[in-house]
Amino acid sequence: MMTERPPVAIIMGSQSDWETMKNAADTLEALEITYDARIISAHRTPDRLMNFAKGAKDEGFKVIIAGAGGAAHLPGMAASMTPLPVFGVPVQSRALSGQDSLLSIVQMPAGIPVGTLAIGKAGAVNAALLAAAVLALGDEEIADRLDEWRARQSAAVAEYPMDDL
Ligand SMILES: Nc1c(C(=O)O)ncn1[C@@H]1O[C@H](COP(=O)(O)O)[C@@H](O)[C@H]1O
Repeated sequence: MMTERPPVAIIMGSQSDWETMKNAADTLEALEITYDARIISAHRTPDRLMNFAKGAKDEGFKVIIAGAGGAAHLPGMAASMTPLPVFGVPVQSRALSGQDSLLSIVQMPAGIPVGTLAIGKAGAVNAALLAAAVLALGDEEIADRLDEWRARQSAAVAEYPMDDL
């Protein structure tokens, strides 16, 4: 029996990014969307990046989520070598609180887009939700699960504030 390839690749520049990027993984799991998570660095493992990005579409991936911190070249370099949509997550850096990560991911030259999310956990969660939204265009089951996820989120928000929690 052929097992289906995961549609989402989560790539990150370093093991140290996993704490942030795990939030994307957890969100995909909540939506029953499979993924592959890999450490790939444009700086430290350029050959690994080239092999991955050039082969990602043929491997069966549909969307790439790329997280990196500091001089975050990974999302843009990945996007330059694949036609797949790439969502970039700026990981919070120690020296500059992720401002460096954000600016180096968001300011792509016209022609090679990276959909850039917020710094840190919120960005990782939202990258997964955006990936799900892309997949949902061609998959009604994912679309239904995404609707349910949002309905659960709305239901979990109390309408009135409480004094003591
Ligand atoms: N920005 C990049 C890239 C890249 O863009 O290819 N490769 C590693 N890094 C980043 O360096 C930071 C520090 O990495 P270490 O914790 O390994 O020193 C990480 O946030 C990683 O994403």
